[in-house]
Order: sequence, then C-alpha cells, then structure tokens
Amino acid sequence: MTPPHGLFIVLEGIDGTGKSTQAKQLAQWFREQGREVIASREPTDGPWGTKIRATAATGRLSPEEELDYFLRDRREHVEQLIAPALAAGKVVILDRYYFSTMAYQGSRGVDPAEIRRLNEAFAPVPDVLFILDLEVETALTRIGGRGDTANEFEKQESLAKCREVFLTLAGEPFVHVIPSDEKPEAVQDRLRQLAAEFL
Ligand SMILES: Nc1ncnc2c1ncn2[C@@H]1O[C@H](COP(=O)(O)OP(=O)(O)O)[C@@H](O)[C@H]1O
Ligand SMILES: Cc1cn([C@H]2C[C@H](O)[C@@H](COP(=O)(O)OP(=O)(O)O)O2)c(=O)[nH]c1=O
Repeated sequence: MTPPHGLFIVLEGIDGTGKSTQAKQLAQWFREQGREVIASREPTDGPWGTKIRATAATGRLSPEEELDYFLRDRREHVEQLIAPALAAGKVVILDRYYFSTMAYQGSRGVDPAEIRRLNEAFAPVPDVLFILDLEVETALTRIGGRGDTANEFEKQESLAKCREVFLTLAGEPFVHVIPSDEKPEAVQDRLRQLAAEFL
C-alpha cells in the first residue's frame, strides 16, 4: 500500500542507535516549518503493544505468537492513527515500524521477506526510511549493557542479526542508512537535509 497524502517518515535501527532522540527533534523541526506532526512509536501504548511490553517481565512469547501480536498492534496503529493522519496531510514520524518486525522476529527465525509481505498487505510503505546504523557494541554501551554477562552476550548476538536485516534494505530508493556514531546534532542535521527535500 502507498500513503494517500501527507509525509510518512520512519526511523529504524537496533536499540540505542538514537531513534527516539532523533524522532523528537525531527518532529520539532517539522512543526517549526509549519507542518502538523503526529509522532508515534511501536510497540504502541494500545492493548496489543501493552501486552507485548509486559512480556519483557513475564517471559517472551514464541516467535509466531510474538509476530501475531506485533501485526495486531500495527493493524490498529495504521487504522486508528497512521492512515487518518496521512489522509489529513499530516507528517507522521514513527519510532519503529514493520522493518523492526523483519529484523527482530527475523532474528528469531521467521523469514524477513514473508514478514514484509504480511505487513505490506495492510501497512502503508513510508516515503522515507531512516536506518540509524551503529556498531552493536557502541549501541549496547549507550543503553548500559556491555555484553559481559551470558544474557548480554546473547543480546549482542541477536542485535547483530537484527542489524544485518536492517542493512539488507539499503539500496531501496526510499531508504537512507545514517551512520549514527556522530554527535546527535550532526545526525539530526543529516536527517533534516534529507527530509527538507519533501517540504
Ligand atoms: N549521537 C549520539 N551519541 C551519543 N549518545 C547518544 C546519541 N544519540 C542518543 N544517545 C544516547 O543514547 C541512549 C539511547 O538513545 P535513544 O534515542 O533512546 O535510542 P533508541 O531510541 O534508538 O533506543 C540515550 O541515553 C541517548 O541520550
Ligand atoms: C516494532 C517492533 C519492536 N520490536 C522490539 C524492539 C525492541 O527491543 C522492543 C521494544 O521497542 P522499544 O520501545 O523501541 O524499546 P525501548 O523502549 O527499550 O527502547 O520491541 C520487535 O521485536 N518487533 C517489532 O515489530
């Protein structure tokens, strides 16, 4: 599906790459340019997103169940927020979307191409996808896990797989891979430069 109006921007990348920091600043910049902005994230704060977040404490779902929950969460997000905002000509900025499902549920063994197909049957493809890219070790240092316990080592391995899936998207016309090891201001400048083409 393609979005009817508006401008649809998605930020992706492994944990700790600076997505939420950059999304906030980008939303502020668009508002300064006089655009109406809807900034949101996935998993959402809706019923399915809340269930997904709760599994961080209660124990992880099977890969298939997890995929199903993310799809349900996204379907609601598209119907209730994303599609109406785009139809009204707004700028929609998302911190994570279905490319995270390709990467994270892909890293648990589900085929990323199949995940993409399931999503694109109902979820609009963004106008711009920024993939914030960083070495796993640097990203983990930023969020406080240095990979020196068994659990953190496992996390490091699975994030490396996620990063690989994100990077398979490089080269598609709407995708920009943004090296995110620079200062936040420098990363933001790059995003604004690219986003300005859509004003
Ligand atoms: N360019 C950067 N350089 C150094 N630290 C950063 C940078 N961008 C964000 N951070 C810090 O790294 C941590 C993770 O950033 P955050 O925006 O929450 O990432 P994400 O949403 O991708 O998980 C935060 O403590 C944030 O202040
Ligand atoms: C959107 C999405 C997120 N995720 C994962 C990535 C993150 O590890 C986790 C929560 O996302 P997020 O809220 O970005 O994490 P945090 O608040 O800790 O920065 O959900 C998936 O596994 N599949 C998906 O489709």
